Amino acid sequence: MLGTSVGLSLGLGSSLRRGLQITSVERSGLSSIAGMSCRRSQQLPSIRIGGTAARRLHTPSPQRSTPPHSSLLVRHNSTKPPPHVPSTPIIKATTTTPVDTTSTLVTTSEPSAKPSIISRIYSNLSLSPVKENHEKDGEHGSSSVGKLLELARPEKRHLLIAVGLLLISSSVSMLVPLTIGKLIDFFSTNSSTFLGLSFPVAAGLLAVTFCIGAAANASRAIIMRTSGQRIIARVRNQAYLSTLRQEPEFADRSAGDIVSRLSVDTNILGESVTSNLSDGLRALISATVGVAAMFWISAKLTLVMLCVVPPVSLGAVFYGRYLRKLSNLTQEAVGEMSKTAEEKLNAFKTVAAYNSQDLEGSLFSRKVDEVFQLAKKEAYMTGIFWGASGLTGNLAMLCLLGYGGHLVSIHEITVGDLTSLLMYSAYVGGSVSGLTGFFTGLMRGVGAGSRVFWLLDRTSHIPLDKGINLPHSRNGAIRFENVRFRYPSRKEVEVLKGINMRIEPGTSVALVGSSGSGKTSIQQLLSRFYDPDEGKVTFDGTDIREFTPESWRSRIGVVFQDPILFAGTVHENIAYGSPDATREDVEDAARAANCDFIWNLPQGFDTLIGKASLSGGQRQRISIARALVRNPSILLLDEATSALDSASENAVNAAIDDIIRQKNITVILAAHRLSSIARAERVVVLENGVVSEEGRYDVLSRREGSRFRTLMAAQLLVEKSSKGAEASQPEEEESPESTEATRLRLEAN
Ligand SMILES: Nc1ncnc2c1ncn2[C@@H]1O[C@H](COP(=O)(O)OP(=O)(O)OP(=O)(O)O)[C@@H](O)[C@H]1O
Repeated sequence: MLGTSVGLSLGLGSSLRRGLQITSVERSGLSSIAGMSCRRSQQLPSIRIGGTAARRLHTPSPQRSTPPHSSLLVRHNSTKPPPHVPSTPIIKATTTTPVDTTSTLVTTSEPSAKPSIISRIYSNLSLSPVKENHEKDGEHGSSSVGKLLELARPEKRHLLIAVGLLLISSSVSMLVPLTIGKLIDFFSTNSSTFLGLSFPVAAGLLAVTFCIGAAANASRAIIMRTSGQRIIARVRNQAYLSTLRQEPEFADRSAGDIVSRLSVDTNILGESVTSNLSDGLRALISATVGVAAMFWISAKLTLVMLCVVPPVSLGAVFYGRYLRKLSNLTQEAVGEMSKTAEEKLNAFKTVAAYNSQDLEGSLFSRKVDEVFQLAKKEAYMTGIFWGASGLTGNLAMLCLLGYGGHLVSIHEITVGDLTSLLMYSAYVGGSVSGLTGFFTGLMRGVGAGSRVFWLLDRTSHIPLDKGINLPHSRNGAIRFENVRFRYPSRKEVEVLKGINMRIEPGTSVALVGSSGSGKTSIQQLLSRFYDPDEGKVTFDGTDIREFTPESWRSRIGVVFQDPILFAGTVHENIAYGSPDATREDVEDAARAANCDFIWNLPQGFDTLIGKASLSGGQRQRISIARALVRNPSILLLDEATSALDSASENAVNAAIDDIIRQKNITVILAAHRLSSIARAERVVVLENGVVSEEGRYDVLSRREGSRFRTLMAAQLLVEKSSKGAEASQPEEEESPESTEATRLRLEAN
């Protein structure tokens, strides 16, 4: 399904066809992943639902007890009819959750019981972390060579065996020229012995030796290739993990480029440290043994041959350097190309609706052309280099034949010796070009490696495991103290210019303001997707930067304006980020979020859903259930009802009402709609990056000349006109037609 899930693997040649595919569903949901602190799970299929339900004790709230019928509504068979009381409040007080005795205040200076993923990455890869912030690739080529070789270290045992096998197969190969020379002399001189043995015995021994050589060669190739693939797999996994641990802004900015690094560059890197290394070693052994054998046969002729080696080697050095530069540029261009395609394929419907296929085709074609131009340069350089080195080799061979023929005519060497010499020189020539290939391959690997290592080594601006763990039992007020903030990608605009506010635990606040006033930005700071430039956000008196983002985010439920659902079942989507949630927990959360429609789905909670297989209202409520199932202390709702029709809006609002009424969760909602704003106990009006007004809804809306009144008057007009348009539309929610529409959508998905 192109429009909904695009696995990108763009680039050049077979390496790209073998490229890693990451679905756009996963990538586009990176903020969701960060919000759910779910990096370790990475993908839904790997999420395990199980564990003890006891950990999330849903003890009735002291403020409000669960209605007597609610326990009867817990359905283990999700295909049964829905409960009759959709808005039954079941969210339990966080204060009743027992203290997690394992959650103690642990500073990072103390040894952590659980090694961080990054430290495991490094120990696994035998790589030590390098300096932060290498924003430019290719600037640390020399350190990359070392790392490139270090990459092969975990495969040391396999590689040593492969080198042993390589020695055997190369020795056997190097026997061939000598044997052929001796054979020629044997037949031309009518000698009775061959290599000091009778001919049949010698031939038999040679045949066995060649068989051993062939077996060694085959085994070497297999070992090298599998080791290479293991290295590629390891690097890909670690680079992806490292990406998931970055701040969301990083992935938002460079998703296409990251995919290219994970697919193309890792492939080049793996090839470079295994196949390339093995070919290089073989070339080195062949060249050394070949030259030694040539000296043994005729030192004079060998010296003639060796005159060719220095110019070719010099050319190879320059060519290799140029190739590394070119390789970096090519990979960057491939990254740009992937980024362009990814963005447009993820917005496929927009492209189709605006008939922009031709425009997008030409934009992509421009990017493809940039890659092609670089590839063309590489092709020219490679052609010229190989042509020149081939010509040099052939001319050297001609000299060898001329001078060698002369030595045969004066009986200084035999015809067999000349044949052996010619063959050895061909071997040595091949080995020298093999060494050149090794060098250029290594340079290409260094180029690709620097891009992959950059990803591996990049330290997140908001490291997930830095800080103290926030115990689940701790609760308190949220305070913004003179918070100033600019987005890193747009430093010139100060979005928040000194926000001050206090939100008591268990209360609800509506953030109100015109579009672009900073409502979402405040929520992003609360989620720690960004940190303030000045001032601080505190929770229970502690700057939230002091908590590990993981433990802090585990206390927050986030509902985004455009909720992302992942490919998987309804249960998996609700339990996303809460791997210990039982079916009962999930059903309770679904009930609290007014998700009655789930019980009408073909397989209930086990129905497979995707990014677009449910209506906006249904997706939004699943998203609320996802936030609730983790039993949050703080619920962030970012315009949760802005894109919904009035029926869906009512259903979502009813769910929000229940949550607010229970006073267990601090609710912070960014809202435009009056119906949503009126639900909150307190309204905070944002204007020009500061809080201009705050107070209760009824007080602010009655106050003559208040900014809130002006804002709301404008909003009322918008809502009236949209209601007028909506009145002509049939209601979708929970009607039999709506259920049918959902069923059809699911089938189409
Ligand atoms: N990722 C970003 N990078 C750069 N600037 C951003 C980014 N996100 C938002 N902005 C800018 O920050 C300002 C505040 O945006 P924000 O999304 O917080 O406003 P909002 O009040 O939530 O708006 P709306 O009601 O339209 O959702 C806007 O000027 C916006 O252009």
